[in-house]
Amino acid sequence: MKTVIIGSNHAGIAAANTLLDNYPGTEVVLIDRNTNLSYLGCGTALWVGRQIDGYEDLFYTNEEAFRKKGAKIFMESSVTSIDFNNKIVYFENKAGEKSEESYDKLILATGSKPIIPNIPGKDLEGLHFLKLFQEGQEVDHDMSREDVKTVAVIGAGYIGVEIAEAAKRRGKNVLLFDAMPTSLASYYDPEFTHNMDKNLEENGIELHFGELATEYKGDKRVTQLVTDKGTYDVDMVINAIGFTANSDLGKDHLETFRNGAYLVDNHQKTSDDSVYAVGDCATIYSNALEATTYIALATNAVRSGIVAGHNVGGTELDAIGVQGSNGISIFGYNMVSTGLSVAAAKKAEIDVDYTDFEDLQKPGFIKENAPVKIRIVYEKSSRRIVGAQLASTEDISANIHMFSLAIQEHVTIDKLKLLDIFFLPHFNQPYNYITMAALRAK
Ligand SMILES: Cc1cc2nc3c(=O)[nH]c(=O)nc-3n(C[C@H](O)[C@H](O)[C@H](O)COP(=O)(O)OP(=O)(O)OC[C@H]3O[C@@H](n4cnc5c(N)ncnc54)[C@H](O)[C@@H]3O)c2cc1C
Ligand SMILES: NC(=O)c1ccc[n+]([C@@H]2O[C@H](COP(=O)([O-])OP(=O)(O)OC[C@H]3O[C@@H](n4cnc5c(N)ncnc54)[C@H](O)[C@@H]3O)[C@@H](O)[C@H]2O)c1
Repeated sequence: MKTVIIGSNHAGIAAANTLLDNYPGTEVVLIDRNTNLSYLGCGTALWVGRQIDGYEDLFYTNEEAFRKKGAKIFMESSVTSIDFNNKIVYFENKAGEKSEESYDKLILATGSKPIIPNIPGKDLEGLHFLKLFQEGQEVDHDMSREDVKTVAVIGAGYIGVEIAEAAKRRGKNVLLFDAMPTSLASYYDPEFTHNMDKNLEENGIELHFGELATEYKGDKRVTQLVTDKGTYDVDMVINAIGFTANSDLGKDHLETFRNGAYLVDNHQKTSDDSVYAVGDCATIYSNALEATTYIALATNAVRSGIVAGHNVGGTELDAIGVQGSNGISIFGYNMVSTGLSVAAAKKAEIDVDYTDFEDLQKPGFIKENAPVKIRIVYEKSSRRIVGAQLASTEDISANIHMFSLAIQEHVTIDKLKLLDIFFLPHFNQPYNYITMAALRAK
């Protein structure tokens, strides 16, 4: 049995390793157009902001590791088309040499691409995206220029907020723009994003929310950003307004979701029995929404790769759905969320209630201590938990895993009220904020 995998980043790597590690004798071919594989994009802001020494450790595997396991791997090779009827993949290397590989099973792991704002001036120099390692290098290089003093970041989602912090750490004037009235609006409710916005402002980032970029101006290189509310002198712009699925190769043959992602079942199989899709190019099932959706995260990419690997290898394995759990840490302020915010539930027409609580992480007699804010969101009719958000300068991140499991397992808010939560002053309070929030639920 021969499996061809197109795309050898997180999702493709997970699928390939699952096949190679568990199904001896299976033939695996990986094809990727990039020069590198396994780059952890989450580290870009850390090295650009000089919070870590460099980018070298942001790769967790390489071509050689796959060759050693017996796979064939073609890097810097772009798949140009697929003959789905005769099961042949056509590709071309950087020298323009054309090749082909037949397959029994095909795994599409072609990921996502940044959404490009379609406004005048988009071909000027000094405009950046932040998806690939190489784009991180370009941003880093541009920020090293003496004449780059002011950086505009468009999109205050995860990439935008993280790179805004990095630019500030590099001593730049930073202007952060978003169409929405707050940062991180797709992940948290305003009661949480306001704290992050305050944190950004206190650390010297100039916020321009509810403002839409309409034009980049400049002669060769960008010098001004025009929005619907003003014109700003800038030396560099980083665009981060979200990702869309990269489904160019199969969109005319396979069924797709509203954003173009390949529609997959719980085995990661597409509408073609021989073709699977994983990671950012595919849909995912949300247990909070109880529906198929699109969530571009490395964590989902890895899990979906494992599921596809086993099903292709011959072991039936059902994906269990996800909650879209995520986290961010900016100038020491930490936020984590899972499932749906109240705003996201409203958008999905799910009738929810929520319960909030705020307290110190540890008892008052502990000096190293800080407030924690929690919101638990639950469906009114069934009382099942559909989301949770936490924020603090303390490390509260591990709490979110429990809420992720609660959503997955349809746990009601009432089940949390008397949940056995340990107490030790070094870590938490006897009246834990999770318990207190649950007890306050209507
Ligand atoms: C700056 C940044 C920070 C991030 N931080 C986090 C984080 O903290 N946590 C988190 O969970 N997620 C994070 N993400 C998101 C995460 O990186 C993506 O969800 C993840 O990369 C998806 O993996 P993938 O393998 O599905 O797709 P991709 O990483 O997009 O990889 C797709 C691969 O397919 C190849 N390819 C595409 N088309 C072709 C073709 N025609 N021929 C050959 N090869 C092709 C590409 O070269 C690429 O290597 C971040 C992303 C960025 C950009
Ligand atoms: N810490 C993490 O887990 C992490 C870090 C980075 C990226 N990621 C993932 O990578 C993907 C891409 O990240 P991203 O930050 O590009 O997307 P995102 O969806 O997090 O944020 C995009 C932001 O751009 C704004 N926006 C959209 N159109 C706009 C416009 N025309 N003008 C101004 N603002 C506009 C949106 O309101 C949103 O706040 C996401 O799925 C994200 O979750 C995750």
